[in-house]
Amino acid sequence: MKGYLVLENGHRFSGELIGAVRRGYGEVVFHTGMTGYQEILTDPSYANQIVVMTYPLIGNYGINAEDFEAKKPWLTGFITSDACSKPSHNASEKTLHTYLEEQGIVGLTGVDTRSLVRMIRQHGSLKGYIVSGAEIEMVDGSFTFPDLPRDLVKKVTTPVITQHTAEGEHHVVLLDFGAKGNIANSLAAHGCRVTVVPATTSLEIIRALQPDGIMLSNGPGDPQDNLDLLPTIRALGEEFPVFGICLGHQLIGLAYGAKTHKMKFGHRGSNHPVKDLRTGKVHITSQNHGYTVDDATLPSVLEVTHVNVNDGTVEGVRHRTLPVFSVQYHPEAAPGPEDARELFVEFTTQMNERKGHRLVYAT
Ligand SMILES: NC(=O)CC[C@H](N)C(=O)O
Repeated sequence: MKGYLVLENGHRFSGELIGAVRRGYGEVVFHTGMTGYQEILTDPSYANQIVVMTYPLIGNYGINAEDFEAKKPWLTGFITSDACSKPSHNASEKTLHTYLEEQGIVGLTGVDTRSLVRMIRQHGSLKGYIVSGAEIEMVDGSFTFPDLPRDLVKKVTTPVITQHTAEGEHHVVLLDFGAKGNIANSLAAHGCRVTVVPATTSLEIIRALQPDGIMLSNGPGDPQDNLDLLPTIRALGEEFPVFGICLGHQLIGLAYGAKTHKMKFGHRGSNHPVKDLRTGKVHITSQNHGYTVDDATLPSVLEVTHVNVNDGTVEGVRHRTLPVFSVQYHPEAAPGPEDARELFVEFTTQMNERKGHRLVYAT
């Protein structure tokens, strides 16, 4: 069935509808990864966004049982140049088309994604609809582009406290702002027992869980929608090692007094170079964010540890006196390179040091 992407700047892109037959509305963003579409589809940070894949062939290895980052997708549309309907991979269980249909997500394929992405890069991010040709005729081509819903973290967070891993040397409480599954998996792989808690869990309840460290996850939307969470984050930093990823990083920035701002079109891809200022090493990183911590507003208690090699934006900070650190990119990969996995070791080292200090105090 013929379909369209209708953008708020008046432009339209045509294609073929795939997946669920419904209207999709969201912020149109692009991802430059050649692979990883299953992880992208299920990363809750894409809530309310229509994702355009710049790599032309998507769906060629199908959908498998392993690569989900969350139980369901939160994005509102998926756009490709060529969606492959005959996947070939021994782990493939279904096609991209079937998965989108089952999950109620509309897709549009056969789109001139190169020209669409050039437009987004020029204008900055744009709101848009994916609609069928018939619907365009019905509304006579007139669309309004209302503001997108805010406060998305509260929608995607877990409603209950759950134990992800039962065994482990360090107990990590993971504040779920829309966490990708591979954050908890990576912690478990580094010897951590992980308890996942709702975003708004109180300091008292977190304390009662007796964590050795706190993980602040990735998540959707504008970081400034979560100002109510900042007092808890600040208080946690006084008592535990804290590691923040993506939205978690932005909230650490806000908690200590920095500001965040929306970027023109963000960073979404699997090959973003990030320089560690302490070692001079450059890591190729996985990224998905539209906001950034504003360098010029960083308080003196936070030191910049990582910068983006392409545009100089802040990619990591560290508290000067507390074991609190965070990165804007995704060391848990999924999808993308695993260059930055050592950050999980840094976190477990901090938890070890804290235990060491406790022993000293106890004797
Ligand atoms: N992956 C994330 O955590 C994204 C953070 C935030 N929603 C942004 O777009 O910048």
